[in-house]
Amino acid sequence: MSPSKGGIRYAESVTREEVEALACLMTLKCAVVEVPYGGAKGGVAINRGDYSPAEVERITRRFTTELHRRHLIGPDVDVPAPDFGTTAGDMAHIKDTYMQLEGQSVFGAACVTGKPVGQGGIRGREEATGLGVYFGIREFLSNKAVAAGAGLPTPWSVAASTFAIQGLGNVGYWAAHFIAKNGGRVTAVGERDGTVLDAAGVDVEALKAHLVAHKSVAGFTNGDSPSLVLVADPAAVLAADVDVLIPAALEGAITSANAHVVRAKVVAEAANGPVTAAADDVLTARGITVLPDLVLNAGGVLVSYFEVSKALAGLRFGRLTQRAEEAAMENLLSTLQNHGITITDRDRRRLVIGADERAHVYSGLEDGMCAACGETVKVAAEKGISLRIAAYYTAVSRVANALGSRGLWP
Ligand SMILES: NC(=O)C1=CN([C@@H]2O[C@H](COP(=O)(O)OP(=O)(O)OC[C@H]3O[C@@H](n4cnc5c(N)ncnc54)[C@H](O)[C@@H]3O)[C@@H](O)[C@H]2O)C=CC1
Ligand SMILES: O=C(O)CCC(=O)C(=O)O
Repeated sequence: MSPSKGGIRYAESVTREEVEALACLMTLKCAVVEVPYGGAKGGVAINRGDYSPAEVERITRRFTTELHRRHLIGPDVDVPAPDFGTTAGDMAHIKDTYMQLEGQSVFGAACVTGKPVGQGGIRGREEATGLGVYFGIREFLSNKAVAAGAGLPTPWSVAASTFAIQGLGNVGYWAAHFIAKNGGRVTAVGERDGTVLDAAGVDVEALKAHLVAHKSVAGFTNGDSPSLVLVADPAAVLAADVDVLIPAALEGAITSANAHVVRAKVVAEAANGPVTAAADDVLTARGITVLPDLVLNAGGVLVSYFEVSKALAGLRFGRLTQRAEEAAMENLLSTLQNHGITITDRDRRRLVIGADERAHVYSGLEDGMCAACGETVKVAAEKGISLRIAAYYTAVSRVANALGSRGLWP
């Protein structure tokens, strides 16, 4: 199925088999959130920390050139995006290289997503996967049967729950940011060189700033919190005593060898494939609910799809409608006022807001995540299967329907 979609990762451990498996997962992920793309993935086996920014740029541009020579990149072929170890800046270099090679095609910006906004990116893509993880956890656990099945209180609420996060990169940071913004307490964060534990709550913004500045959790004080504990073992986060554990680094974090240490009631797969099949069996046998990656981290590709649509239309979402929506609301409020209803300046400021690009993206993201979670829960209940199998069932059915109804010619 083409065009295809998926991220490019820079990780020393990346292998061809891993990329092939992740590409397959992307096909199904696109189907789950109704993104009309096939699946793809790319990888370069480097640890970017070993190279200067100029060297990483050269690697990125050479990699893009090789993709181009093999006809493996382009708006109607394959559209890469960021993944583990890659950034918006790398996507800008991919776009620029592609545009140089293609002779500045007007649709060139649609050759890659996750670009900086100034390079034709879309507002909201940077945080999309993490925000989608937040929406997904909220939607799954707001379902009474799912929450009760995990041994959580019903009704469940983010604000009354505790969270542990493995990996405070793009996905992990934004998931933590929106969880904290909505009142949830993040009490454990695991990074490359250690785990930060604080029952009173980890200040996610301060920890992120510390990691950016020092590339290490060492020396983090959490505002001199007396309950802070720093542990040198990055895997200690997996044993945190929380309601929801969010692995958001690499695949294979939870295996049959360590699944027994998990104390969370729910494992929310923000990363791709963080729970091995054998570990899934152990967690399920222990009554721990797994929210599957296929649905939970699909917000990234969904908003990437919005970014491609923006590039192909050559127009920012909301540009034609924002002011018109505000004028319509102004008219409505004035009419109400003429009929004797008092509208305060505060009401007016709150109500007269047309949807800008970010508002459009958040709306589409929330809608897509709610629909995918709802369908997954419905299929799981109807067929008496796990959420993961239900997500696969929906995705495989959609792909089969698309291929079957297309037929075969010549
Ligand atoms: N970026 C995206 O839009 C999407 C990413 N994903 C998946 O989410 C996962 C994370 O991706 P990103 O956040 O983009 O990568 P990233 O490179 O921005 O962040 C990864 C983070 O994990 C940390 N990390 C590495 N090894 C660790 C360990 N052993 N313990 C704890 N932390 C460790 C890194 O230091 C880094 O902060 C990957 O599995 C990726 O495939 C899935 C959907 C979309
Ligand atoms: O945004 C995209 O196109 C791809 C995101 C991705 O790599 C993933 O969902 O694993």
